[in-house]
Amino acid sequence: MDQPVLLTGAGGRVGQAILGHIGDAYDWRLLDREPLPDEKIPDSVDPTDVYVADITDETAVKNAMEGVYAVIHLAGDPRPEAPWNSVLRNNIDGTQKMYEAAVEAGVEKFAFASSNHAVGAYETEERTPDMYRSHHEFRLDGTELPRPSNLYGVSKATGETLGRYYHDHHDISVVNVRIGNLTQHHPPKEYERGQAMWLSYRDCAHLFECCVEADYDFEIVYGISNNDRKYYSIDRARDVLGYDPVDNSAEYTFEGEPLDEV
Ligand SMILES: NC(=O)C1=CN([C@@H]2O[C@H](COP(=O)(O)OP(=O)(O)OC[C@H]3O[C@@H](n4cnc5c(N)ncnc54)[C@H](O)[C@@H]3O)[C@@H](O)[C@H]2O)C=CC1
Ligand SMILES: O=C1O[C@H](COP(=O)(O)O)[C@@H](O)[C@H](O)[C@H]1O
Repeated sequence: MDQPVLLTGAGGRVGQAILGHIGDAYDWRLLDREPLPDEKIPDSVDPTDVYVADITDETAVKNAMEGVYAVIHLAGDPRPEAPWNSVLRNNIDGTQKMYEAAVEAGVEKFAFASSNHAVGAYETEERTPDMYRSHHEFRLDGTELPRPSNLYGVSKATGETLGRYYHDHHDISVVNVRIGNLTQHHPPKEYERGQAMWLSYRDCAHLFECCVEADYDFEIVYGISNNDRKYYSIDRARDVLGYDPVDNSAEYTFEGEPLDEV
């Protein structure tokens, strides 16, 4: 594809996981409110395609969106304990401004970084910790209603609903990726929940590449690796997006050592 892909929150963990693996795959346009040091920018990206801007700045977002084919929208406050004023501004208002600019610019696809915390309240006292274990059959598959864990989760569920609105009224293709727990090199250590929703860096990059390449209308998918322990189904991501993850937290000890090296 000739048109750029806009990546917001490019300097963060998810952004760097993506750029670290598929940094040469697209004509990237990168946006972050923090200046990006050189080591965070792939060599192929021209400095004029790097925008230091806040996603709540309508003019800046409009400029960055010009001629863009697809958006991977990661920028926001990622803290589960984030206060309302921050998620309202960064996650809800910022996402609405991103969508408004995207439809005005005629963007075709919009991938939104949603979260496990949009549905964290399904992890009830009765179900946990059993549901985090590989023998357990409980699965969320994206058809369930949101049940947020916290106000951050409320902001992510709201971002998903903004996508529903902009898809239905402006025909932009939307995929909400409920990301699990992204860690580099090994799954979260000594943390059953985290190991059940581990997303490795390379699977993360592959999943968002699928979001740029696949054809879809409106989707909610889970973003986890192919873990034996799981309470999220990745069937929808496989079927609609062609997601084919390679990592599995079962290939590591509970303490995070690769089993083939123990
Ligand atoms: N890391 C994880 O395991 C998970 C992440 N997510 C979501 O993925 C997205 C990225 O998360 P991380 O990379 O972990 O966070 P991060 O904090 O490492 O990166 C976020 C980036 O967005 C930028 N940013 C924040 N607010 C902004 C604004 N108003 N305007 C412009 N830039 C802004 C920050 O400067 C930062 O570089 C977030 O939306 C988060 O909610 C969801 C589930 C799990
Ligand atoms: O949405 C997010 O989820 C992950 C995992 O949540 P946790 O409660 O198990 O830590 C979190 O690490 C990340 O910061 C957040 O954005």
